[in-house]
Amino acid sequence: MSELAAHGVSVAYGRQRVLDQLSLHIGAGETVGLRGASGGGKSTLVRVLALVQAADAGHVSLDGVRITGARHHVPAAARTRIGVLFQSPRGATDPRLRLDDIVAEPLRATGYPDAAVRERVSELADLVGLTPDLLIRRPHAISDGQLQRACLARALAHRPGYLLCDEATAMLDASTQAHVARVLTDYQLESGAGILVVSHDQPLLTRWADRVIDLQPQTHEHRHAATSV
Ligand SMILES: Nc1ncnc2c1ncn2[C@@H]1O[C@H](COP(=O)(O)OP(=O)(O)OP(=O)(O)O)[C@@H](O)[C@H]1O
Repeated sequence: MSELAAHGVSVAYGRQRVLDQLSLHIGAGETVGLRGASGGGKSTLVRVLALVQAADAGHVSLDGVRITGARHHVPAAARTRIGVLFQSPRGATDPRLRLDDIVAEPLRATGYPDAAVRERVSELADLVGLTPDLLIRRPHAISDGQLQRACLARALAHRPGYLLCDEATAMLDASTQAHVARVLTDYQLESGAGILVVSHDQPLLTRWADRVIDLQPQTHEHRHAATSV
């Protein structure tokens, strides 16, 4: 079974229940849209699926294998199978690093030798349209769109099977937005990756997603409602 899935995931911040027994899956090759009111827990769900935040209950599975939850240690290989792209590239990058080092981070973290890192960073830079003169700059010396391209390159570094895009194009100008979307769809066609697209932009979801899940804000009276529309 090729899918990234959340099973009965619940998350609360103090007394605020944000996700309550939420389940969803992203199949290989599929594009799933996720929308919902502000504060409904979309980013929380992305962080749980990206294995950067633990759920209070429920678990995440990858290709049919449970990888989080009580007594489960997330396998390092699972992290390289999931790429994530956040809305704000400035919040997701270290301002002290050059762009080439930002793109190289996941490769170095898994022990790639220096020569292989250089080769892969150069391939990725070509893919996302970053020129060598941009690669040696630090985040303060480039635009948000250029920095988001670097984040996209970093997300693709390990050729992930699943990509989670949390409002990833919302802050970008139309041409960078179109370019990022094209790189993602080309990558999906070539690799068969599954993609989760979190967005408030209904036309974008209509264009891009195979199906859309509506995440309703949590209230104390209602169990989480996630409806496919
Ligand atoms: N680390 C945290 N600590 C405390 N509260 C948090 C934390 N992260 C999120 N929240 C709260 O949880 C709720 C859901 O936040 P989340 O960012 O997951 O929703 P969202 O649907 O992505 O919202 P938006 O569409 O505005 O980005 C919000 O009320 C937010 O303030």
